[in-house]
Amino acid sequence: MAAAEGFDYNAIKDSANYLLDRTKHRPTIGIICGSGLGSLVDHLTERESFSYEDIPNFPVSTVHGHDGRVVFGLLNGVPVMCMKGRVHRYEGYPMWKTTVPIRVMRLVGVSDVIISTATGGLNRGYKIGDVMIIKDHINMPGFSGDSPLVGKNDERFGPRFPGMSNAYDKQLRQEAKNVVKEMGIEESVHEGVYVMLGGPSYETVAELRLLRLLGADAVGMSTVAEVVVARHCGMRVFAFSLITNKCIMDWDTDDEPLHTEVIAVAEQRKHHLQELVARMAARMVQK
Ligand SMILES: O=P(O)(O)O[C@@H]1C[C@H](O)[C@@H](CO)O1
Ligand code: HPA
Repeated sequence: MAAAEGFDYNAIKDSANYLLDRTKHRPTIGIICGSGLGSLVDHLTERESFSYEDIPNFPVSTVHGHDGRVVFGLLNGVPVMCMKGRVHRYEGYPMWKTTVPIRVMRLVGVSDVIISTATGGLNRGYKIGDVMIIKDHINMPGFSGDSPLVGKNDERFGPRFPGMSNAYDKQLRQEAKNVVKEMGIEESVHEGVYVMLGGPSYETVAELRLLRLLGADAVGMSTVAEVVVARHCGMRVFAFSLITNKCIMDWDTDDEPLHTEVIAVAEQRKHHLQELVARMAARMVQK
């Protein structure tokens, strides 16, 4: 599967078959664990785990906080397929390749995805440790043609020109707000717009000011391409981001965001996030 050719249906099918031949689970819910959020899989029962390196045609994660394992199991009794770690554009993968796991999920039988990610908070009302339910995105790499859907389209996955105006399922966002209320954490949960940049450098002050003017509430380096591909192949999407650091909006500071801080905040908030995911999975499986 050479990068220049983009994805190939049969190669994705081979990856899916490798997993289907080795797991007894048949999940309809897929979960992508963002930076530092992979410990969710420790809560799965009847766990079956596969290294990305062993799965044919699968991209391998190289970032700290992204282990690189597909883990099947039961989350409070609900069958799920988890990506413990994702791959990013900045690791050197073409955009289509960063989304191979979503297409593999589709051919495994997943119809709904839960996507989590770590982000910097642009919205002045957000605090470190808050959660943002993603209601929309700005696909900054897409503006310059760097979309995971560039290249030949395969109708077996979806149409040439998929709509994105309802990318983040309204009903699931409402369910998430109900769940957050039940959990008693409304004060630290918001709904907002995620903007994707390519990274891996964090943003300059001028860039962050621009992003805020554009209407973004949180900034990250992933998620959007996964959502585009998930919607292209007809999956329902629920996505949220953890605000792991504040964006630095003035020039008179020596502060810098740090990936170690991103991981540390994710670690502190993991129990709430895991509970949010488990409760959402239980509701999603009922349709
Ligand atoms: O994979 P996610 O989006 O959760 O990780 C974010 C973006 C970069 O990979 C990293 C920067 O600290 O965190
Ligand atoms: N910028 C971009 N990506 C990020 C950030 C950030 O501040 N924090 C976590 N991922």
